[in-house]
Amino acid sequence: MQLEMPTPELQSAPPAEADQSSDGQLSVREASKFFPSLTGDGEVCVFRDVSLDIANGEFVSIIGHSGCGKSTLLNIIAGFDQPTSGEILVDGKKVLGPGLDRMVVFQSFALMPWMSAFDNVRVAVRSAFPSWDSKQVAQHTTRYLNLMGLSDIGKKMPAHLSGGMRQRVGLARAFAVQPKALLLDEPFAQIDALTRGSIQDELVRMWDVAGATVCMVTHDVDEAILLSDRIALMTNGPEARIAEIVDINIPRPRTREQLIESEDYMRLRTRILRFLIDHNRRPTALDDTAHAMQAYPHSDENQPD
Ligand SMILES: Nc1ncnc2c1ncn2[C@@H]1O[C@H](COP(=O)(O)OP(=O)(O)OP(=O)(O)O)[C@@H](O)[C@H]1O
Repeated sequence: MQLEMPTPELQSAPPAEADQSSDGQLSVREASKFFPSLTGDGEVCVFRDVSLDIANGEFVSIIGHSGCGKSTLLNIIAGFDQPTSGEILVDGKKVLGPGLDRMVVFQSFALMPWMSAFDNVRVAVRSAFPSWDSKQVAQHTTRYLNLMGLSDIGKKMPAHLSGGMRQRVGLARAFAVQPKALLLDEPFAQIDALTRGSIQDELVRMWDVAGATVCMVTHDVDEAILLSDRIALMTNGPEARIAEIVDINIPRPRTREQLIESEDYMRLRTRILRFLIDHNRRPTALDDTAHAMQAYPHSDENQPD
């Protein structure tokens, strides 16, 4: 979904080419992940032979039931963890660890609480562009805070910001580094529904300017359809896999108002919800128990003993 009109901040922004990421082809090649089993005997395969290619500038979401390994996969793409087998490539180069070419935005915001909003972004910009002087760093930081509608709150500490504002700072920080790939782990899960809509709009506007490849994990089917070019559907773990990749061929810019009138939207929504219902099941020893019971409150009704 995109805004029909550019904001004043965008109109006064420097030329877009200054912001374009050079490349950003992301490839997950036959990745499998095993963890030690909770019972201590052997290992459990969370997902097996997952392959996913995301083109430069593409927005791909991953949807699947709780515990299928979405965050684990995102962490592996980020380089925080390693696959047990298989590999991750960015522009054909194997990922060996975290890097500023892949910025992660977490649902828990992950801001440094002792720094102002401005400094949270500035520190990241300074790391990404070490040859810039402090004036350039400050200008770039201000520009990205403005793009997220944060021109007035730079001096505030994270504790004094709402969840929505904190996540705006998180997104400004991630985009300001101009990563090749932006990895979003349920970025709107802790934000109320009304605020979520406006931050999604800002995310799309920023994505238009920055041109980064995006991989987002979400549980929200509507959000995924609104934002994505394609949606990867994961089966349940253990041994989860990507069962289908759904093309979202709804023209951009998209608005929520248009989507709810669109037959394509209803068809895609039904298809994805049908997949999730068909793959619902009772929690297994793989799941974090409390989280799983929340996600599958009626699992006894859905599965035979
Ligand atoms: N470091 C770890 N050691 C052992 N098991 C782990 C570890 N990290 C994750 N797991 C397990 O791997 C499985 C997948 O977890 P993951 O968080 O990736 O799932 P998810 O699909 O993102 O779930 P959710 O949607 O609830 O966030 C879970 O059963 C989890 O308990």
